[in-house]
Amino acid sequence: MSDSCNTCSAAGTCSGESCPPELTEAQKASRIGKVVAIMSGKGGVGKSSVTGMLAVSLRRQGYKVGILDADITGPSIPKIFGVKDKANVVPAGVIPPTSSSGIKIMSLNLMLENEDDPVIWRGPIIAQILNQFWTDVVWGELDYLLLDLPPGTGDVPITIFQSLPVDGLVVVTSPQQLANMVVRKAIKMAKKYDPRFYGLIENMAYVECPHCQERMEIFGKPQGQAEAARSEIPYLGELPVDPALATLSDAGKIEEYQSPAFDEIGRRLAEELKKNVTLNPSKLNLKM
Ligand SMILES: Nc1ncnc2c1ncn2[C@@H]1O[C@H](COP(=O)(O)OP(=O)(O)OP(=O)(O)O)[C@@H](O)[C@H]1O
Repeated sequence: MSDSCNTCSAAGTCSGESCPPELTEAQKASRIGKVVAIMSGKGGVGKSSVTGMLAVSLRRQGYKVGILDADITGPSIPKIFGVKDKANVVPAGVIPPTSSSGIKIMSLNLMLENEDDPVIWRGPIIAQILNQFWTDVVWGELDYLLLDLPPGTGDVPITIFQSLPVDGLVVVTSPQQLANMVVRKAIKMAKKYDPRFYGLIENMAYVECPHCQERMEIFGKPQGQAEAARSEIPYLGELPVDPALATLSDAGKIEEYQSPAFDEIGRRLAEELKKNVTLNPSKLNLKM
């Protein structure tokens, strides 16, 4: 029995085993609507860029948004948002810095002395850090917290599916056959944890000629829509290879990127996020 059992209304009738863990100060100060993990099967398909753009799009639609950079060993979220302020540690927990449009960002890079210091930790330590990002970060009030997962089906995605209250997933893929084959593995792995899939996005689906606007499918025919149908996931849309996105991301100005294709994807995602508002009681510790 913990001390909190003395004041619990169920005291005397429960075994004490089913008690949810006591809330930390940071959790008491945080109210998060939905937690959305962004995953890909393969590295380099543009998952972090898409995570950043989804956050930007939801913010432009008026939602309060945060991003947790769960790609602990290869973090890129602070860089593409140009966030250089360190996370602030206060007695209640860690205060995440805010981007220029008001997106709260937490990444291990914001706690390292130098942003290019490598993280040379094994899986269990990384899992512990991720749990602390959940329990010790003062997120405040958010409609959506996006988790930028590392690629693949390794330790970190498994830890997150098992220990964080993820409401659903967005899958990012690209047209290469291999990427699709690998993303199918990731989808099958994620399905074991019975999440909701908010949608699939196909990045780098084509290049548009800047002179004649001809569409060139340089990585082969896009397969995202067919893959989404096969995996029974809502199809959110496709994005071109756009040098402006890469240039603005490198300059830390992803919030300045404008793309009608992305606006449409962001609008569809917001529609999917609004569906299915039933709360899972096991996740109530941080819910509105
Ligand atoms: N649609 C796009 N058009 C042009 N460049 C893009 C596009 N999407 C991503 N990129 C660029 O491709 C590179 C890889 O993107 P990103 O870091 O988002 O991939 P990732 O899948 O998150 O990689 P990782 O394997 O590290 O998780 C970056 O330089 C990014 O700016």
